[in-house]
Amino acid sequence: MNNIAVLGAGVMGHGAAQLFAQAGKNVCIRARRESSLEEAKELMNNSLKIMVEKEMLTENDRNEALARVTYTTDLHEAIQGADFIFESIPEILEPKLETYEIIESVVSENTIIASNTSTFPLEELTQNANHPDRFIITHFFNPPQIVPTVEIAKDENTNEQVVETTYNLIKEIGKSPVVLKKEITGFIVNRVQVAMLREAFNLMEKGVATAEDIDTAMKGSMGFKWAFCGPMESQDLAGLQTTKAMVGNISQDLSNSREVPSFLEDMVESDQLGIRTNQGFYNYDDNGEEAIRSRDDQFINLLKLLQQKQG
Ligand SMILES: NC(=O)C1=CN([C@@H]2O[C@H](COP(=O)(O)OP(=O)(O)OC[C@H]3O[C@@H](n4cnc5c(N)ncnc54)[C@H](O)[C@@H]3O)[C@@H](O)[C@H]2O)C=CC1
Ligand SMILES: O=C(O)[C@@H](O)C(=O)[C@H](O)[C@@H](O)CO
Repeated sequence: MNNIAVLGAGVMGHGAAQLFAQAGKNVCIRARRESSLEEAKELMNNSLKIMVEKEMLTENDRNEALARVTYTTDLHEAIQGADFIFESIPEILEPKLETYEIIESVVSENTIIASNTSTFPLEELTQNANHPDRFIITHFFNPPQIVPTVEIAKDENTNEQVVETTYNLIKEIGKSPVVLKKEITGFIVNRVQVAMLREAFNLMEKGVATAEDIDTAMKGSMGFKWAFCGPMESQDLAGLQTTKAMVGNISQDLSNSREVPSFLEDMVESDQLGIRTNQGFYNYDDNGEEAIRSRDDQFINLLKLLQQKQG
């Protein structure tokens, strides 16, 4: 697994390309537009600079990682000779299926095709596949070059050798893989995240708290705790009799909405997309460049602490 193709150079694709390159892999990243590739190159360079500043990497590591990445707008060129194809294009099913169809017409049946999808189960992703057994889900978290967890989802068609090879590759690049026992839409983390977001959006709609209030409350509590003590371990430390009372006393009052809240629909419709458009739950004036720098600076400090704990 030395030759990695990364399809999509956006929020996740550029970070994944950087991560694989840092781990010594040859990476070819593809986007449809040169401008996307240029932006990805700058984002990778900025991220690697912070890692050098934080003494996670040497200047030589940074230069060698950048030298391992090639850029193309040609899909065939990107996947030619790839051992492992990491698909990270937008979370829309049709373009993913169209991309897989092209890939399968070019590569050998042994080439692993991994999707970074946030939600789609393999059953949907492989519905037109010639060789569904070589597809797998490797769900990284933003930013992938820093956040440790990678969820690996398979289904009954997935070749066990593909699972083992993928698991070993994810470990080799320094991540913490979690293989789901059963496949389910949204896997583990995004199901828990969406359940949390549903309630957070409910609190905003009820006027109980603003987005900033919620961020402050969560960062200083569960965000603080869960980096070192997960939600289940936290219950053991709290006392499960209290957990039982909390769940029993609150559950019936939680939102049971099955819809995207209208305010979120309106924000997306009016191009309030977050850092990409300088407006989301917060306002920006630099397309989030400072927010990303601050995030990476703090996340790398946390990563160092976690790595010290792991020894
Ligand atoms: N943004 C996030 O925080 C996370 C996203 N993901 C998943 O990763 C995947 C990519 O998400 P992002 O990086 O956020 O998307 P993005 O929109 O930032 O980047 C998508 C990239 O794909 C390219 N692209 C768009 N349409 C294409 C097509 N039809 N064919 C080929 N390339 C195309 C774009 O030019 C861009 O380079 C999605 O499946 C998403 O659910 C997973 C974890 C976190
Ligand atoms: O935070 C993340 O990286 C993950 O929860 C995701 O997969 C989501 O796409 C997220 O980025 C959007 O909430």
